[in-house]
Amino acid sequence: MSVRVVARIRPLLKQELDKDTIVTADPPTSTDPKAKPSLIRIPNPKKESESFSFQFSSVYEQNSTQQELFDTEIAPTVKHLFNGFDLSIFAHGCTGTGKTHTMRGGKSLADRGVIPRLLSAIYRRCKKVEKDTAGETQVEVTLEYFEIYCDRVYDLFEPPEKRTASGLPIRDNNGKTIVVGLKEKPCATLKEFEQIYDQANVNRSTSATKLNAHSSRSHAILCVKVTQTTETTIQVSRASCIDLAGSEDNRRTDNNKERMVESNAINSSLFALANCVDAINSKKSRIPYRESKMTRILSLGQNSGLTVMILNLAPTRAYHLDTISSLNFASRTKKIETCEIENDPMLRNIAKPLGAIAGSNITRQPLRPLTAALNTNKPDQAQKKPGLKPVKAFSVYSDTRKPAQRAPQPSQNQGLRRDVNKRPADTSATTNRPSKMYKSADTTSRMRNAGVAMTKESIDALISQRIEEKLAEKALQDAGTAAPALSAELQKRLDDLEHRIDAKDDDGKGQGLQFLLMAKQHAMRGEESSALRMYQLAEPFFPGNQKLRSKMEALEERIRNKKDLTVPTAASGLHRTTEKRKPAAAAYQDASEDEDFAPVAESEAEESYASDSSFKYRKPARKARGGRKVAIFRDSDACESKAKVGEHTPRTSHLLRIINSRDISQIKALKGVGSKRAEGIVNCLVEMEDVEIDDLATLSRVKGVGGKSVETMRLGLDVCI
Ligand SMILES: Nc1ncnc2c1ncn2[C@@H]1O[C@H](COP(=O)(O)OP(=O)(O)OP(=O)(O)O)[C@@H](O)[C@H]1O
Repeated sequence: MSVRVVARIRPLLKQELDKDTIVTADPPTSTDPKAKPSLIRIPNPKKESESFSFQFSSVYEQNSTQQELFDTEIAPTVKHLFNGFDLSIFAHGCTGTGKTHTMRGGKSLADRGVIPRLLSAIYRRCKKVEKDTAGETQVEVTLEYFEIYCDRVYDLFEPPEKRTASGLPIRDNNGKTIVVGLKEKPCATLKEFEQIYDQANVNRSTSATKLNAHSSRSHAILCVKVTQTTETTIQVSRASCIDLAGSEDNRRTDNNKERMVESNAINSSLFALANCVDAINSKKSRIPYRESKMTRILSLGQNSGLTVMILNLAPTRAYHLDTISSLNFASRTKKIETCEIENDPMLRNIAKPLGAIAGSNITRQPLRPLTAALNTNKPDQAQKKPGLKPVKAFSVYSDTRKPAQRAPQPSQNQGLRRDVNKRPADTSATTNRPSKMYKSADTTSRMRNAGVAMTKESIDALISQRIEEKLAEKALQDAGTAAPALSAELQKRLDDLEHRIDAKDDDGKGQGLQFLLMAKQHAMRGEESSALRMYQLAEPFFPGNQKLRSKMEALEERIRNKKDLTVPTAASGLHRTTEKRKPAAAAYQDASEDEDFAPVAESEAEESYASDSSFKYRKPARKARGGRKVAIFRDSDACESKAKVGEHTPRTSHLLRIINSRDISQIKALKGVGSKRAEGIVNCLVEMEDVEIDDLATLSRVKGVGGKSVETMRLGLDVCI
């Protein structure tokens, strides 16, 4: 089975005319009075006498009520949420079609949308669970609410004044995307929810457009975390409610410049979403969800649980082409297959007999059958063969608390949520895995991965690493609450480093840089102890890095000095090494780096914030292929002596200049280099970061380039250059 897609046609608005209605639902074929239509018809815009039809799980017509939609589509999922399954509910459609009305709704009881009704159902069920278990199971509900506006993530629980220009960072954590720094609000009653939710919605970006007086300019994502705690277990599941911004045909909107910028961001993120859906449907190995923050956060291709998409449609001709495009998108989405995995309960006792986990008494948990069957599907067996990824759908991940990398999850469990551990309920794998007797959320997943081979030491190491990560995270969060504004220059540098981290996340090497980023953020806020802690966490990633060491020493000394209260804050000599090498940077290093947020001159940029780029990962040096000699080059002698670009022949210099430009269009124009190869070369150069290719020998060792091709490239260049 696939994602459940239902369509909802909104009623005509005051200014719309009856005769303009072109979207209709065919009556249901079943004689059951409760049966819903499932076929939508819309005329072919090119030939009115023809019509297109689109089949969905259900179609809600103009007169359908909020209650009807909720009772039929969402209410049945609530029990699955309490059984440990995650739930994602999307509203999709072009602007002004009723997404916000469907998700949020109006103030009156009858008008309440999916979200307040869902929360109401959740609280009712909480009471029932607590009553049925005679208080043995306690249920806690917490909320996270954020928006993605112009490709930036903002916490809706924070007032707009507290936003930073670049928004909250997002991180890839072992294949899933998390938002760092989100507030998680406990919310015990429906009344409390209404207050919090209404307040947060004031913070959402909305504006009047020609097509909608209250148009949402952002994608809003509400995550409801339900935690059920018994004396021995904790089970966490999440409901994610997503009110996407609507696509806009800017020929009709008359948007001003500001609205156009928003509109472009909305349209391009929705385009990215459509591309992801296409890629999933055509079973491509690469799903382009990195094309926008929205698709990254929705983590296409990583879902497990139940997914319901509500396609909102306007009935009138004014939306004709937009409606057809929405219908096409929804039809493709409904083909996405999801696998249904419930979140395992976690057992509460964690610390005691760790040895038992690693010991010989590890037993496999009995497999439990899948229970929910509303709209999800297990991938077929072929998809579980090694090398073939299961087809997956949507999910939302947002987490303030677990940015750290985890060991990879096996097979289906890849990309599972951060705070719960899921297991492939129907897997037939026979490997032992630790009993769930003693575990916490993360340590357990690592232990599982390590299987029986883990020793007590390695488990202890994992736990202490996890504690450190937690401390790091906590420190980051604490810092975030009282963060003073950063200068644009510094913010830009932070962003740059974030991008570098993102780029490195893919190969799992971004963690060290993440710690450096956090350290810098702390340092810039004057939180020296936290900064030091972050540097200490970063240190193992940059073994023997002198610069890092001296930064840490300087910080240690500052902290000591502050404690002693004997030495003035701008203690001289803290950065003696730096002073010697780069006197211009000294003032910033000493007095400003951690205390002030003054912009730093261009020449100093490297030394201050961006100086972290000097910390290079120790990659194994690329080996020359088979010790190949480069005698083939005319200026090989110069190569051997590492001559700089300017010291080569003009032809060689020109070639090296082109290569070092990292410009694909220039590189692919070289003789013997096609687009693919050029891309490969540039990728390799990007991996090498700032390293310049300054001789032909080095160039010949670049991936995808050999001695012969270097010569071909070189000779292919115009000699009169
Ligand atoms: N089912 C419905 N019943 C009554 N009114 C509706 C319904 N659906 C939408 N509307 C009305 O249509 C208008 C547009 O709806 P809404 O703001 O929810 O659209 P939207 O899809 O969220 O738009 P955008 O993407 O621009 O935010 C609102 O005035 C809303 O009250």
